[in-house]
Amino acid sequence: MTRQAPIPIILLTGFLGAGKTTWLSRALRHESAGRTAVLVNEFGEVGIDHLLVGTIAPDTVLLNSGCICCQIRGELKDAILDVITRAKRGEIPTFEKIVIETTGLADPSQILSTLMFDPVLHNQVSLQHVVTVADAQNGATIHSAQPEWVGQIAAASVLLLTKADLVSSSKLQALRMRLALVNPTAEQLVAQDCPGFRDIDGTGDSHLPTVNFDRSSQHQDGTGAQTLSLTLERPMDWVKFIVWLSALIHRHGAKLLRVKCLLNTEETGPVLIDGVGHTLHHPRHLDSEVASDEKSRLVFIARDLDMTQLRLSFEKFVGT
Ligand SMILES: Nc1nc2c(ncn2[C@@H]2O[C@H](COP(=O)(O)OP(=O)(O)OP(=O)(O)O)[C@@H](O)[C@H]2O)c(=O)[nH]1
Repeated sequence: MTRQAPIPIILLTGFLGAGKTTWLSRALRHESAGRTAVLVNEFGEVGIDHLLVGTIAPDTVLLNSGCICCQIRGELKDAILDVITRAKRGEIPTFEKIVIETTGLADPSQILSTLMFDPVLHNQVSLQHVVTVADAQNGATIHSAQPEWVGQIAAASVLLLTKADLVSSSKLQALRMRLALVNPTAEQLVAQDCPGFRDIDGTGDSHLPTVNFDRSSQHQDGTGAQTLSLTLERPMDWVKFIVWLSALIHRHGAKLLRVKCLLNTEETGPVLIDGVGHTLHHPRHLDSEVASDEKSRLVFIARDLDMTQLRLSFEKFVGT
């Protein structure tokens, strides 16, 4: 029997009322929607979003009240396995991807760790994108004051800016810059220009940093989130780096919101390291054409962590 390829998952997150359901409903109607299974997680006893989405995707599954990032992670796993099994049995139409819409208060890093490290799920699904919806009207003000916002922005491979129609271009630009400070690696797209999943897929290799980093820069966000970006001119020592990173995650994983590094190593060539919180994706070896120069680019996003100390420790252990 041939082994089936893992089903791609898109995790759709973003703060309360940012526009997740509105965009998802539109994307499901778009010609590029394909066959998509949708799992919706909402706070409160009465689910509403799944009804909105459910008119387009009739097999939408509403996860029980409670947040998938903390209370019902087991249920998320069961729901994913259940839709896969039902499709195999012919009880529901087959599908080619799964979208999980989180609550507006979810911590994506917890969900990612379930998706990636559960031994059963690991073989069945593969995370394709974390799409975080950022509200242009409230993002830089009300939402960014909430601790959940930073974790959601930091986890994104794609940032989808909603409500651009409600703000001036200067306000939109201010949000873009704010988002780039918190997560310089995510691609930013304006939701109204991105009607479907194809626009998300079309973000090229989402795993690659999309900005040019300064040689070394540190940014402090108003929420306490800080970003450290480093560029190293020469190939790095892979073993030293991995030992250092493992120690960092072990010691400070709870404060580390995001790690994204495109490393050029002497031993292995270009390698991508991508992590959210304690969850580190498997290192991915890249075609050397993807990273044609010898530079390594590293981005760390953290909260309540002394980034100067982090840089010093990196320099001391791994090298400058
Ligand atoms: N003008 C405008 N309104 C939008 C846009 N996106 C969403 N909205 C409105 O914002 C409100 C909240 O949108 P939802 O899609 O329900 O937001 P959500 O993130 O799913 O909300 P929760 O599930 O409660 O966290 C709705 O009234 C939408 O019509 C947009 O791009 N422009």
